Amino acid sequence: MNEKGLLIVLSGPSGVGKGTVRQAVFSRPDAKFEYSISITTRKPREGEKDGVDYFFKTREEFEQLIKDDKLLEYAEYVGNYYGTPVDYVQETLNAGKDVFLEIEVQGAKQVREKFPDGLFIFLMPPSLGELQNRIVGRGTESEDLISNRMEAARKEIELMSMYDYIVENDDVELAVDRINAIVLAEHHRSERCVSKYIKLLEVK
Ligand SMILES: Nc1nc2c(ncn2[C@@H]2O[C@H](COP(=O)(O)OP(=O)(O)O)[C@@H](O)[C@H]2O)c(=O)[nH]1
Ligand SMILES: Nc1ncnc2c1ncn2[C@@H]1O[C@H](COP(=O)(O)OP(=O)(O)O)[C@@H](O)[C@H]1O
Repeated sequence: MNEKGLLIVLSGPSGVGKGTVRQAVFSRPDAKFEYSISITTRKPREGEKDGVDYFFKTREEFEQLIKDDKLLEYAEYVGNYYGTPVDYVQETLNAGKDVFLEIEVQGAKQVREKFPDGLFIFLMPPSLGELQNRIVGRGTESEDLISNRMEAARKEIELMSMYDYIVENDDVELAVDRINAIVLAEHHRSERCVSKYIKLLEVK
């Protein structure tokens, strides 16, 4: 029988570097996870491709997916919907492959309820000052929005106690090393691994 894969959820406050770290995770030639491409109603940015970066949908299409129970989780973020396709996640886990989600904190909370055995990793900035620098540096927010963002970030950071691991994103490549080490350790801790080695004792 095929063992199920592990559901890995990377989340954290807005601007901490989730997207950057996720891209770095998948740039490693030895990346072993399947990335779940999210569905969104936001407009594609320059260079983004439908079905590669996101599945781009209208609000009507997205709301139909909610009604049809096609989303594992969804959230509204800065005026747009974002959600995870449930069929892809289930099928890939059932095929024994690990699935990697990079989602904001409200969505991660919903996944925790449905997949309590998932591996939940919270990305932390080295400091709130550095988080602010990254939000400002990204250049997508105006002055007064930045203080709103920082207020929202504090609330998002309060949710970190529901995660299994906290990873500091001081340096992108170091954060990727930490995530890979956590996933490896989780696999070695699992029943699947123990039962494999127990079999060695059965050989006389
Ligand atoms: N809940 C949820 N959040 C998502 C999903 N996909 C992406 N996000 C989050 O949505 C936020 C906005 O993403 P995006 O529009 O690509 O802009 P970014 O801020 O440059 O990463 C980020 O925090 C992502 O982690 C999803 O399927 N579900
Ligand atoms: N380890 C890091 N050190 C310095 N800057 C970083 C680091 N990780 C990400 N950044 C920068 O911080 C900003 C926010 O990153 P992004 O990946 O968009 O965050 P999120 O997806 O969490 O909102 C970007 O400008 C990115 O280049």
